[in-house]
Amino acid sequence: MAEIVSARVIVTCPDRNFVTLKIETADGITGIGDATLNGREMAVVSYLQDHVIPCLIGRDAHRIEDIWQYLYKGAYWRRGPVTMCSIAAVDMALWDIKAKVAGLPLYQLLGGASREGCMVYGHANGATIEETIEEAIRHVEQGYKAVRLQAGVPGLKSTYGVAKPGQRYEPADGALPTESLWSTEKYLRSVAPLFDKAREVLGWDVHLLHDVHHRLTPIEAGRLGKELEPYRLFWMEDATPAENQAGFRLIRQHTTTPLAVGEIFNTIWDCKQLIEEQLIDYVRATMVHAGGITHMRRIASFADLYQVRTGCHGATDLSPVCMAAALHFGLSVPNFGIQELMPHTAKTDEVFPHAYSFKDGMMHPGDAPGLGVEIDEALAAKYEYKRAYLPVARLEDGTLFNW
Ligand SMILES: O=C(O)[C@@H](O)[C@@H](O)[C@H](O)[C@H](O)CO
Ligand SMILES: [Mg+2]
Repeated sequence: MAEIVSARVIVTCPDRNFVTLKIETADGITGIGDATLNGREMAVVSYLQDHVIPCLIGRDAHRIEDIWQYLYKGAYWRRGPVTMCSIAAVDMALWDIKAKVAGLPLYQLLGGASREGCMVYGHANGATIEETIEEAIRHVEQGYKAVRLQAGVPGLKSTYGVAKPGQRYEPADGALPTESLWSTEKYLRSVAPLFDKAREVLGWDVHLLHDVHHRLTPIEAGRLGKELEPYRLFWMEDATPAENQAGFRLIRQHTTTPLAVGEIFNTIWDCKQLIEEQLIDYVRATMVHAGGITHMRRIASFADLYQVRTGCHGATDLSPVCMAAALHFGLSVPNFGIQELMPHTAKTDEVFPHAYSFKDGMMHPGDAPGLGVEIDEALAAKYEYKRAYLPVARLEDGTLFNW
């Protein structure tokens, strides 16, 4: 028995907000879990502090599955991003504790390494095609084997995935949501030229990816997928909002460009039909938003039956704790596809010292016991929470649209 004697939520904002749950056992072993829900952080803080933590005290930290079921079924109101983020944070922290008690890096408890490292993809973005490709060249020079390309759209002031001039890309900004204008027609005219130029300059030995970010209808996505087929993308992501999983049948009928979806999924139910009908090739759900390691193993095992691979979300709004958990998971699952890597800032890495590392386009979680990541609470306390929202998009006629 490893009795849970305390559980605390730590909110910090080194360049951006992160929410971390820290659980401690009677033997003084601590485990941490990421609980960051970009733009709705304080909802998860309250869910954990006011509803979950009172139920954890006195429980056996080793009973990970039982606690998962207790928090999932016991809530009555199942699923949803706030609930599943909270369960995820508890789950990651308990796996961290279990592996520390065993004196092993977590991946050894998940079946051991199935590969030498996790291939990652980086983000190359720019206001123009030329800038984007220059950024992609820099990534290839750093050893990346896979790069996501996102360029500005001629005629639009701003667009998803493209940083403001001279700034790092961080979508959550402002004390109220930034509003941006969107034009599908202008966007659709800009994508194929980007990848045509990219293949001409970068060649074929680098995987190229693109994130549509939920902004097309299924038939528009089918059209874009077909236009991009000559450029052999590794994947086209979030082609259309995925609440209607059957909508992907229409995309599949028109294109062989591989499809990835799922960074906003929070349980297997969000992707069960997509997987069993093989409507997608990669599932993007990840530890912090989809119930933690316990639930992600279920999703990966189910996906493996249908030759669907993992492609975990890894943006900077997922903390180094989530990245560490994703790498232990990615190193061990048989159907690993690729891991997204948006490097955190130096300030963030100082708050979350970690064992994971990047080399030759791959990442490894390291062999420190547990997740191999900690939170420097004294440093974290220096960075006060700062409310920030993800942007909102409107069509040029003012219609509220998908960002
Ligand atoms: O694929 C991605 O990384 C994006 O979709 C994310 O940057 C997403 O926009 C953010 O995580 C939202 O918080
Ligand atoms: Mg995405």
